[in-house]
Amino acid sequence: MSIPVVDFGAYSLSKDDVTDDQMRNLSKELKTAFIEVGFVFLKNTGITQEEVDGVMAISKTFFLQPDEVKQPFSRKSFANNPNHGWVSLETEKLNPSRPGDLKEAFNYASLHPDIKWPSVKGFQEIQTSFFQRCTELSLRVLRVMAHSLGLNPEVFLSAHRLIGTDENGTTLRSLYYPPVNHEKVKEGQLRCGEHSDYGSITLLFSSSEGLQVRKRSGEFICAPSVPGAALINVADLMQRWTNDQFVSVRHRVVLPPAGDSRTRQSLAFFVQPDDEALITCCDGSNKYPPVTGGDYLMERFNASYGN
Ligand SMILES: O=C(O)CCC(=O)C(=O)O
Ligand SMILES: [Fe+2]
Repeated sequence: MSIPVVDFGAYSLSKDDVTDDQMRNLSKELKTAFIEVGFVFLKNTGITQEEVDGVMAISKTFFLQPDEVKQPFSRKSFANNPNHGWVSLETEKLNPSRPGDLKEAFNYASLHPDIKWPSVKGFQEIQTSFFQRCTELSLRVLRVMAHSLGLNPEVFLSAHRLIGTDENGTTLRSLYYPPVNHEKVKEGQLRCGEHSDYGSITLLFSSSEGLQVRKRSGEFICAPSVPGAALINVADLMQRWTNDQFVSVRHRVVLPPAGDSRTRQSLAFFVQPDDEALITCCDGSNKYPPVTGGDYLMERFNASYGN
């Protein structure tokens, strides 16, 4: 098994629309990828490597500041959106049975006027514009996914109308993995523990290798780094929504080899249904009880942060 690479050029953000034929072809390729692997690389999405580099550069400027400077922007310090803000090193355990992840993150989850922004020049503007680009791409991918299952596109799209507001948990997360000091690493500690994502789909852009994806056999395979491509994966609520047709697969970020002091960066765009959207199996079955996007997300956050 390897992660398929699909050319999304026909429905790139630079195109207004897609023809029926092109939609059929894309649907076929995405369907196979999401049923068999849960992950797919999309080339020619319209989001360029230069855009990705720009967001990574501004994020790195923020991360390289002393912790005291980042502290006022911490996650949980904003009343209107508890997920927005900075997450310090070893705070989060995506696999709760391992020590804290060796990463820092900045969650961009709200544009509420009460949010205080880091003073790094251009930070808010660059993050906002990338958030919007990822939103557009996500809606196109969701449209293709619905088509591939023979569903009306509204089944997914009508549950993602409020992305970018405080009634929807969609988050752009910049991740920074600092150099690893192997003498100080705790037993079992990783850059990011095994987990599956929570929402509908995730778009991922990364600067280098390190991501591993679980095969059905349980073995993890290394995801290559494909410059200019977006890696898309199915998340848990989408698996539930599709009655287990699309698979949400566990993945992790491993430590670099001893002596390799390189940092790593990635940008994850976690697409969530609207808080009030009620998710029921799209084939009409009752394998999973209906759940709202907001309740499901809250349950999962509580598990990851140990409360
Ligand atoms: O940094 C990466 O490549 C993956 C991060 C990830 O899987 C996550 O934050 O959910
Ligand atoms: Fe993930």
